[in-house]
Amino acid sequence: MTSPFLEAVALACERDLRVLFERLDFALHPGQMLQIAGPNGSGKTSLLRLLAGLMQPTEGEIRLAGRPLAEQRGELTRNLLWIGHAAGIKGLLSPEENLAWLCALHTPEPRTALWTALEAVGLRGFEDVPCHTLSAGQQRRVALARLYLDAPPLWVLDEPFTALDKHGVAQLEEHLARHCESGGMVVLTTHHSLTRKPAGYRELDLARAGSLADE
Ligand SMILES: Nc1ncnc2c1ncn2[C@@H]1O[C@H](COP(=O)(O)OP(=O)(O)OP(=O)(O)O)[C@@H](O)[C@H]1O
Repeated sequence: MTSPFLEAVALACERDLRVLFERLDFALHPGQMLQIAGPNGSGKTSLLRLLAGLMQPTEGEIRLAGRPLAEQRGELTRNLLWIGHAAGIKGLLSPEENLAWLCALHTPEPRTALWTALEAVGLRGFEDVPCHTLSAGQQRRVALARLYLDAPPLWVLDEPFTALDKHGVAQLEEHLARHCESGGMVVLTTHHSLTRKPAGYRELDLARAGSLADE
């Protein structure tokens, strides 16, 4: 097997002097989806924040294409799309303005592409209203519209299904699976049980954390 795109080696995370997990190993290759499972407070969000370079591990290392993440901030920004559990939407801006702003961190997109992405998440007709007038599920959809643009290969998503209706959940599951099936990668947390899983799906339960490196 080729070297993993993303790799966690002997990872440990401590917060407020409490060890959330330790000696955690896993590897992620193109085409794979990794669902981080575990009870509330077990460290799922903390692990995603480590992978996104937003926190440093207490011990161990995260590697991107075989090199320490800490040495490759630029590569990380180019390759990773992070959507946190809060939708991260600015209420005074419209869906189009929010999306344009979020995309500017990676690749600025033309207006037509923004509108196509908003249509893909069911926001046709809402493109230019202030986001504070949208429902929680609609605001979540604004954030998720980034996944319908020219997105980087690795998606790190914290509770992406929050506030979505049944149809929204099914559509997002399909989109994530297809991203993996076309060579992308997804690491996500969700308390919901996925019904559409790509062939490269694996689960890492932090309540039973251990090794999920290449066997
Ligand atoms: N900013 C912070 N400062 C200190 N401790 C924190 C902070 N954020 C989270 N923690 C602690 O870290 C532990 C793990 O939190 P985390 O959010 O990673 O868990 P989680 O598994 O994602 O939980 P949930 O399923 O409830 O979303 C919790 O006990 C929490 O109190």
